Amino acid sequence: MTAQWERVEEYLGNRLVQPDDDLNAIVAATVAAGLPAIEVSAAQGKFLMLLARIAGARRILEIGTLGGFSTAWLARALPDDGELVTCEYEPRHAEVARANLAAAGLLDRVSIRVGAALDTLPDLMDAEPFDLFFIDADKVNNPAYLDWAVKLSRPGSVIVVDNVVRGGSILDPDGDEAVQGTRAAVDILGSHPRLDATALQTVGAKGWDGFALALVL
Ligand SMILES: C[S@@+](CC[C@H](N)C(=O)[O-])C[C@H]1O[C@@H](n2cnc3c(N)ncnc32)[C@H](O)[C@@H]1O
Ligand SMILES: [Mg+2]
Repeated sequence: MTAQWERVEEYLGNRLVQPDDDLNAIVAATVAAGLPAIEVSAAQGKFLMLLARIAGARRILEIGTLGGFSTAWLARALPDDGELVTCEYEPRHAEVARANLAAAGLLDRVSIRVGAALDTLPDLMDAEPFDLFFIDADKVNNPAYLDWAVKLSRPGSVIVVDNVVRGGSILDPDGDEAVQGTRAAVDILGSHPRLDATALQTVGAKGWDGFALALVL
């Protein structure tokens, strides 16, 4: 039987997340291309889009593109002259994302940096600061991605780190490298002098997980 939280997500989604052919097509094309179904849910994507709008974000940096689903939600929050940079390690994922974003009419405001994010992020040092960050790649590097986000931010920037609960495995000090990276990131979020942060657990179509949210001081 479907877990009740999945039915609740469907109920809320049906009422709050308008059907959208372009976004549905991104999920379908990502699955069809054989990429893993590890994108945010539609309700979470809309949450990110609203957060970016609330923050008045004009420049967004995403780490972890996959097929471009969260990218598309975030790009839709941008004004016409806004820009989203997204970092993706796998050339094949980047290629699928590029096609998906082009089909959704969003490639004019999105650029995809292909390669390990820790190699491509330094190129952004000379760019204008980013207003919002979405960190959703290899969790082992979450501490380093947080460091980069702070470097590439301004006071008032918003940082979102995805998947910080991991079905509760975040409690395990001997957990796998993704757990270790996420636990270290939570410690940084709680102690960094330039960050004020919290985290929320989520349940739904993607199981039990959570977002961390930080404001750069
Ligand atoms: C969870 S998926 C991203 C999902 C996407 N943000 C969404 O919700 O639609 C994580 C992505 O990070 C990419 N990735 C893994 N290691 C990376 C690295 N070192 N640098 C950049 N991207 C990486 C993976 O190839 C994968 O496409
Ligand atoms: Mg995620």
